[in-house]
Amino acid sequence: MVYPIKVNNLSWYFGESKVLKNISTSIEENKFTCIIGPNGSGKSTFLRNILKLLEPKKKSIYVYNEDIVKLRYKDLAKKIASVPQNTMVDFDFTVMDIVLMGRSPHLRRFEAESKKDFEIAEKAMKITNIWHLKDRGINRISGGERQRAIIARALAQESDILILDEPISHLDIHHQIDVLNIAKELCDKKNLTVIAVLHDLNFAIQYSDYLILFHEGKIVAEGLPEKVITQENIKHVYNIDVYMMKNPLNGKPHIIPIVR
Ligand SMILES: Nc1ncnc2c1ncn2[C@@H]1O[C@H](COP(=O)(O)OP(=O)(O)OP(=O)(O)O)[C@@H](O)[C@H]1O
Repeated sequence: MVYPIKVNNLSWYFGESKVLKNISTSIEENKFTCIIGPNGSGKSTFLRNILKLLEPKKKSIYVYNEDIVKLRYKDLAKKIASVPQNTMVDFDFTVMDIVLMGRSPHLRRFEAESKKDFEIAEKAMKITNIWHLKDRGINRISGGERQRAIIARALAQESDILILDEPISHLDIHHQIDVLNIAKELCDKKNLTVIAVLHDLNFAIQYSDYLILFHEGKIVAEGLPEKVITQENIKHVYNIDVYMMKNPLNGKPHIIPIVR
């Protein structure tokens, strides 16, 4: 079976410290996979390996069966688009400029964007509801709007896999749901494979088809949310007690932290 991403015994060291410890997992096509786990458990390091921002060893990560080590950055960018944790941009490009940057893996060096590239950028901005902001400076819009602009840039890349690293951490509840709904819709209707790091466990349960739970550089549980989100796993990984109930709206697990 060809997986969008297959990880095989991946380890990563920062100096002497082993931050990822022999990770193996497969990401399924057209599924919404959430990665959860406490601060410092290795989630971003895992994603940065998949995005080749760090240099994984040979035969440890395969993207559609190709060893990532052999993939050129430009070819990887045609397969995987990412929305990083920090979406601040140093220079005040317009929203349109930013979204068009998503087309760069498809252009030759110094080649200008064509009418088709502008059309793809327009479509991406309409999906993410930011078309009306196209001429505004990227740093002169709200955090939620900027997040949607960066997602539009990722969509303009026309890749099959979308990686979102804590996409909702700075957003209010309305915009959190907005961004997650966009990602879910891309997964369900545009056949994208979505991988998102989320800290909100109830959102992770609600939106994901598959959950991966990290703890101290290892995957300690993965599978359907019902399997991963258990009182024992939460206690083991986050060291908190939770009350578990069934979400009355969808029957999925819902957790309430017990605070004393
Ligand atoms: N550039 C770096 N140099 C040295 N150590 C690093 C570096 N980046 C991360 N680490 C360490 O690696 C470990 C894993 O960090 P990572 O950012 O992958 O965790 P995370 O699960 O994404 O955390 P968070 O939820 O806080 O974003 C942490 O102990 C962190 O301090």
